[in-house]
Amino acid sequence: MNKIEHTFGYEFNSLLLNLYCDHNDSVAWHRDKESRYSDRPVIASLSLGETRKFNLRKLSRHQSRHGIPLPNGSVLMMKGDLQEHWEHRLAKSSSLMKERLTLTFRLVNLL
Ligand SMILES: O=C(O)CCC(=O)C(=O)O
Ligand SMILES: [Fe+2]
Repeated sequence: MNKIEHTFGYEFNSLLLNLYCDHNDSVAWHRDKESRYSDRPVIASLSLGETRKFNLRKLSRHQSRHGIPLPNGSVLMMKGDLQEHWEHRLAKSSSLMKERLTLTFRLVNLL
């Protein structure tokens, strides 16, 4: 956590874990856009285990899509206007996959 905070210059105050047991586990298209996040959410996601492909697509034009392989130990940073204009997902895979865990560090509005 310290290394991620130092690298990106944020003090995260929330951690959400995602466990994908195998290739059948997935997260559907969504935006991380809730009242507990700021208008421009900051999320750093550390991937551990199996490499899975992370997809991004533009809200206004679904054909505009990217696929980013996230290998063990990689960190994906989502910030700025990303949640405003883009959706993301972790799709099922057609090939066999072992476990993957993501640690998603987030900045959350505290009461
Ligand atoms: O596991 C991932 O890489 C994505 C997870 C995700 O989108 C989320 O936790 O909001
Ligand atoms: Fe997400």
